[in-house]
Amino acid sequence: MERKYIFDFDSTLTRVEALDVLAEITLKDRPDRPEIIREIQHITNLGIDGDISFTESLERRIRLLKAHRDHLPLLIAELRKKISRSIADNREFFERFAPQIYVISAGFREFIVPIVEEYNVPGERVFANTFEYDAQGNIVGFDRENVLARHNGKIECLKSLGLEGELQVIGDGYSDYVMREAGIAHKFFAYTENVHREKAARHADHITPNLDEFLFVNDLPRNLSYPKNRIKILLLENIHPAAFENLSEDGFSVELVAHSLTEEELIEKIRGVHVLGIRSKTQVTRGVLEAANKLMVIGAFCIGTTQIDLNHARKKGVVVFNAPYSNTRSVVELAVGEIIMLMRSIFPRSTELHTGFWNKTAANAREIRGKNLGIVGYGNIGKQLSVLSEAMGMRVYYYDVEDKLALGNAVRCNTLEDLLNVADVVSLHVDDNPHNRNLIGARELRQMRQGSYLINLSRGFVVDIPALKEALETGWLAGAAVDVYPEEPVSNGPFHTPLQGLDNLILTPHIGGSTEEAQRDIADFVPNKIMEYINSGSTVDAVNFPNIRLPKQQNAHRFLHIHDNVPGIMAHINKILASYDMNITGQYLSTDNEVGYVITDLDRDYNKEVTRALKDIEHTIKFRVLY
Ligand SMILES: NC(=O)C1=CN([C@@H]2O[C@H](COP(=O)(O)OP(=O)(O)OC[C@H]3O[C@@H](n4cnc5c(N)ncnc54)[C@H](O)[C@@H]3O)[C@@H](O)[C@H]2O)C=CC1
Ligand SMILES: O=C(O)CCC(=O)C(=O)O
Repeated sequence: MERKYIFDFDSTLTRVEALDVLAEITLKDRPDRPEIIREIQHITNLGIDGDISFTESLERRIRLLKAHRDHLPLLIAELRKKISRSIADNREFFERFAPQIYVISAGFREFIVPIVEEYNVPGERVFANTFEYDAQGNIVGFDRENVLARHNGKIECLKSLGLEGELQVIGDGYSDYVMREAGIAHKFFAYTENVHREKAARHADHITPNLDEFLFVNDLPRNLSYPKNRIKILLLENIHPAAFENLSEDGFSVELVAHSLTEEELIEKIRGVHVLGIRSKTQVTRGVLEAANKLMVIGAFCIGTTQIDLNHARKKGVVVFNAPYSNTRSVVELAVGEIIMLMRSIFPRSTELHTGFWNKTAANAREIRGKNLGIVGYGNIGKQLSVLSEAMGMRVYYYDVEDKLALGNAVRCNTLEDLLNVADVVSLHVDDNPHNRNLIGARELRQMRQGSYLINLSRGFVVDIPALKEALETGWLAGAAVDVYPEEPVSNGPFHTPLQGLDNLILTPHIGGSTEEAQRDIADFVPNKIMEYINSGSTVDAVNFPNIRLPKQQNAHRFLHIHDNVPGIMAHINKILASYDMNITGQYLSTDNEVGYVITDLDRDYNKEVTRALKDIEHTIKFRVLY
């Protein structure tokens, strides 16, 4: 016996309650509109949760609505724009299963039928109320004979249909659940994509955050092979809440942790996690990656990525993205501020005044104009700093291991020593490559001018801390600013560095990139990369993976295959696809020395065995059916 699917309309097929939208339209010019809409929503909820009789809820709302027949086309146009996202994405299900789909709603046929007909559900399988009008076309009531205008009317309605087979009800409210409770329907799926109603969820056989989940549990054809709500995302280190919003809005299950985790804690926590988001502190070691049985992607919500074992991640088929530009400007502005603060000895003056000592003096206070700034590492940050400091009158020198174009009047130095010899202020902006450990040690500090300043906003290990301490204590350096440390704590709290207490030394807790603007931008940038990878397979800008960008396909299936880059794999993949008679509509391959990544688009339904055969190919690292 065929299964039947009984859908609710408001807040299930659509993201909204239609009468609330009608109220927005009819009350457009009323000054008391917000209060009336609030009142209507309140009455709607009382009815949905079963706290007042449904008839009463309808009567009270229609009285407040003051709607006219002419408002209905406007309402239908609005509702068309407000179809639930996963419903719209799974149009194919409605097209193919139309004869088994019914809509039973306490809403009104006048607006439900035009909407669901577009999804192949004909008017005769829509059961809902109808409006009553006066001679001028004003909506003044509803057909009271209709069972759906009554409390628990859906039970009566479904009973009267005498449907055979397993009856599954999909809805967001109490009135949907009672069909199951009354024994008329076999299963109730609480649909929470638009609204999570406690009462409905409590009584559900299954809570379904979207239609993908419903189709997945019933093994029905669907837009996504694996529902997004089943994809677990773990965001550590106080990542901006907008990242949580972006990812949850796209349907993922996201957990936020305010601090970093130690390796042991992360090994414990990473099982079952599909996406990990970190900043600079969390070490994603080989051990963590080995424990990560589901991990597909890591988002570094920062620039640096050496905290991640990138190579091992690649070998495990785990794609890593970062945010290469989002906090660049923030670091540069802090560097500019620190150059000025150091050269004017502002921190010592401020500390003295805090302790009650007035010391108005020009000693050790200089303008930055005309002074030499030496930038080590002329990358994104180094170049921005070059432009801004030159605009403030500094003479810029830079040194980079790569051949970099000089911006403005900046002068390239051939060696680090040349730069250290000439600069009044040295600012470090090298990348987090481990080869940069102790790039600035005792010898390099000696190569700096006596009375010059050092700024380190790159990585803690780049500077030899005992050597820096000595250079400051002996007065060889006139001051320094340090934002990063060889060892940083996993969360806010006590911290010790040998540098504490030194004069004209600005210490900051790795906040170079910690501005509202930077964190907000990162919270958009990295989730977008993560979503593009999960939703379409795109690896553009991945830091450890062959890059492929390709558009999402309609009416196609997409297989992602990650494998060791050894000869013969592509031939093997295509032989298997041919043996299952599958038609390839597009295929995209990108490789590096070790890993190959191929995306294959196919234009027809596939035998599930093909996926097993592809997974079983020797040297397969990961295989995923996207849709
Ligand atoms: N304090 C903070 O909150 C932040 C710190 N950072 C740090 O700043 C670093 C730089 O960031 P970007 O400019 O975006 O990186 P980038 O990769 O654009 O530039 C780094 C430059 O350093 C050069 N370089 C590497 N080693 C060198 C060496 N030994 N000598 C001379 N040049 C060398 C590279 O060739 C490259 O041009 C990041 O890697 C990160 O470690 C970044 C953002 C925030
Ligand atoms: O703000 C952070 O968490 C890290 C900033 C940083 O060092 C980076 O972006 O590389």
